[in-house]
Amino acid sequence: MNIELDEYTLSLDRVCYEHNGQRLLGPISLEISTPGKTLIMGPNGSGKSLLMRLCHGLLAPSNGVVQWRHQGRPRQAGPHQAGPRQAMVFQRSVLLRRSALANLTYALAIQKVPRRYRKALAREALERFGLASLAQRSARVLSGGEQQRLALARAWLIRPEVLFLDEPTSALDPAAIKAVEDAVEEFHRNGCRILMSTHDLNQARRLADEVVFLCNGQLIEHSAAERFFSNPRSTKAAAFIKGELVW
Ligand SMILES: Nc1ncnc2c1ncn2[C@@H]1O[C@H](COP(=O)(O)OP(=O)(O)OP(=O)(O)O)[C@@H](O)[C@H]1O
Repeated sequence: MNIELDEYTLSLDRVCYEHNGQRLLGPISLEISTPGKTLIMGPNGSGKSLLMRLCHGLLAPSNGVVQWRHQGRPRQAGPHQAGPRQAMVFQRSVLLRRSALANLTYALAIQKVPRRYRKALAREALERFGLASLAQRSARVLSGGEQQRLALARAWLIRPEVLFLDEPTSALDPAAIKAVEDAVEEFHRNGCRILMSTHDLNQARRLADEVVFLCNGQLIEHSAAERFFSNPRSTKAAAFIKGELVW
């Protein structure tokens, strides 16, 4: 991981997303250049998931441009295009109806990793995320927290330079949340950029280097975390931080 990541900037230029003629997001212009952890925050329905999917290339903007720039030169965004290697973990991850180990060896096969290396790499990833004893268990019967760790182990195999996480802990208990947050830190320590959405203020305080705050599909604030939590620029962000109802 970590190949000149400081020189990559994720750039959104007047990006909008519409569905059936209704604008759900934007226009948003935003540059994310920090090698740290960017937390995307906002109330339910504010557009966090849409923004993440647009940034990862799973959705195409209705208007505007999403691109990675490397040393000032544009590259297309998206998981299968030029630019940093990317992976995404969702609120509820889609796992195959086979063992935890087989979910990982399958992911390696898709990446065309030679068969003889797959099991060792998969076992190493299971070990790293505390799942070694569950290698043969069907992924579909794992607990919610174990499933998320398996999704993170699968993402790890891609050696992503950027990891998107869309509310990865929203259905988890505190111990499972801690395990996911530790895993996020592990990715980051290994040089992986983090873009993660959450509506959990405490989680954002624990993890964020910077915050992107959305409301009603609009970008309200993009600030260093310390500044966002101590001295937000907008009244909506200030209310959100106080735990008031914001929409
Ligand atoms: N595929 C879609 N078709 C129609 N509307 C959509 C679609 N995806 C999202 N929306 C709408 O766009 C708005 C933003 O949704 P989004 O899922 O991005 O919000 P969010 O901030 O991630 O919310 P939450 O915190 O509840 O997950 C919502 O009003 C949602 O209903």
